Amino acid sequence: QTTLFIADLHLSTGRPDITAAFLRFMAEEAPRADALYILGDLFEFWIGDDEPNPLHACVAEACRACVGQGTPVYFVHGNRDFLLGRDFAGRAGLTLLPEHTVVELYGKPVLIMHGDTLCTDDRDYQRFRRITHWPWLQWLFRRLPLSWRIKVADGMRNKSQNANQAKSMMLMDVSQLEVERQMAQHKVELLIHGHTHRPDIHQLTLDDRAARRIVLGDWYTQGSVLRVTPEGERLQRRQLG
Ligand SMILES: O=C(CCCCNC(=O)Nc1ccc(S(=O)(=O)N2CCN(c3cc(Cl)cc(C(F)(F)F)c3)CC2)cc1)NO
Ligand SMILES: [Mn+2]
Repeated sequence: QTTLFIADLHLSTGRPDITAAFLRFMAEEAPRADALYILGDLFEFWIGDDEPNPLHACVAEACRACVGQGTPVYFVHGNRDFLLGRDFAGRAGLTLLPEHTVVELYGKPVLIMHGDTLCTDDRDYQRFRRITHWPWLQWLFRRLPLSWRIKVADGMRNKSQNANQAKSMMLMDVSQLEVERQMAQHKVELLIHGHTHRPDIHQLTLDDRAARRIVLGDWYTQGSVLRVTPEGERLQRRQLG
């Protein structure tokens, strides 16, 4: 009885080694679990379900095969792939979840999310997020010619790369206050998220009760998989290849 969590693979055609590790994980490990949760930034970028990228078809097929074997695959959007839509989810057999979701794991309520909404100190990013989450803007952007979307995306990816290099590591980590606020609001003692690329299991005290925040790692140099069982949680590494 195991539920698996991964996030921040940032799959792109430029990193076939990460894609290979993901496909191996989807073929060998995921089908044996009760469920797989992908907590965002599965892709390095996403400009619409209509982008003819062979990587998308390959990932969709791997997810659909896993679902076909009886292991549901849930997806929470990240700050990169927030435009991933119902068309792709349908092709991949993914169940899309809201940005903050409480799931019951072996009798215990757990709050899951990508983690970018915890970075409240990063004002610039929160403004970027608010604007790009306006439904009418998403409606409009999706209808732009693909060539325009690619140009905008290249521009924004360069900008966010430069911006992030400038930002302090503190600014780009989660706000402890926001972590406690969201865990208290959802009445949970376990929070699982990604986004910061700082894998760890943090202990914290919430209303005099022991609570934990588990951060999934990115897959840039090695895979990161969280295994949740009725007995507990283990954050593990995986070789790429
Ligand atoms: O850790 C941190 C910081 C972490 C890094 C934050 N930065 C970050 O995520 N950047 C970023 C994310 C996605 C992409 S993209 O290429 O996939 N793509 C770009 C164009 N997108 C768009 C959508 C809409 Cl609706 C509307 C527009 C419009 F109108 F503005 F053009 C554009 C769709 C998505 C490019 C860059 N803080 O704590
Ligand atoms: Mn992220």
